[in-house]
Amino acid sequence: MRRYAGLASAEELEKALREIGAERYHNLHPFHRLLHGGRLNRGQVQAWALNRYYYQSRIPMKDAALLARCTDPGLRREWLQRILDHDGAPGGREGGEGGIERWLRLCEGLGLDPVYVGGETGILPAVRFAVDAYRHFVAERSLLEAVASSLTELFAPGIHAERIPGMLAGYDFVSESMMGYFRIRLTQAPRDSGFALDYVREHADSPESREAVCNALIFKCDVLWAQLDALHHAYVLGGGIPAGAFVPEDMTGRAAS
Ligand SMILES: O=C(O)c1cc(C(=O)O)c2c(n1)C(=O)C(=O)c1cc(C(=O)O)[nH]c1-2
Repeated sequence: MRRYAGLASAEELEKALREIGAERYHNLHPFHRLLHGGRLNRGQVQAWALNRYYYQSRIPMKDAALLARCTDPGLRREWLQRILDHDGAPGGREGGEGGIERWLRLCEGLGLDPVYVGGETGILPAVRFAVDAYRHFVAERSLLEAVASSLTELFAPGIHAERIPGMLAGYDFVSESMMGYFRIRLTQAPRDSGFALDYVREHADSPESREAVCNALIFKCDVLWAQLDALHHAYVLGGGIPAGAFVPEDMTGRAAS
């Protein structure tokens, strides 16, 4: 059944998008329930931060892919801010530091070597494939679908607001300064998702294009969910750690055989 075929207005589209988030966003994933509930060990939290680095590192690349195909200077100007948020502004503008540096600070605080994290060698294969699929989607689909695929950010402030107190209360190896990345996203994400939501409400002007917007959001929820499936399988359920992927100190001997 094509559940989102026949959406008749921007209001119906927005309602459908919020329904998709309520059913499919990765706050519902069992790995996140464990992470935010303080029920992982340090090695498992390290594995999450390390793998999530790959997502962080590819976000500005997918945003650059979107910018590169954009003919509207207004949309380019708005979207450029996303790249500065992650890479840091040139010449120390707006504080200079970007999200990628902040993420590496989180990794370092967890006891990981930032050079190892940035080298990307320890990433799970399925995380790599899921994140790369996002970048290709943005580069290849319509501009409307590319913008729509960022709409998971509508639901990100909720997860960050849960993660900050959850991790601070649940882990004695997590400190306030390591949560800097998420605190800043609490204001950046609503700005970005507000713009993207207005954009799709205005530009998806037929039932077919509204359905394409919904499918782009479903695809993106799958990208996020698949990353956590891979982490859960390798580091929680004992499914085996693929050769070459990060092995936490307390899990040596658990590599896939
Ligand atoms: O921690 C999270 O759960 C989470 C989720 C998402 C998301 O929903 O895609 C993003 C972020 N964080 C994030 O920090 C971020 O910068 C970001 C950019 C984007 C995007 O698709 O352009 N999503 C997200």
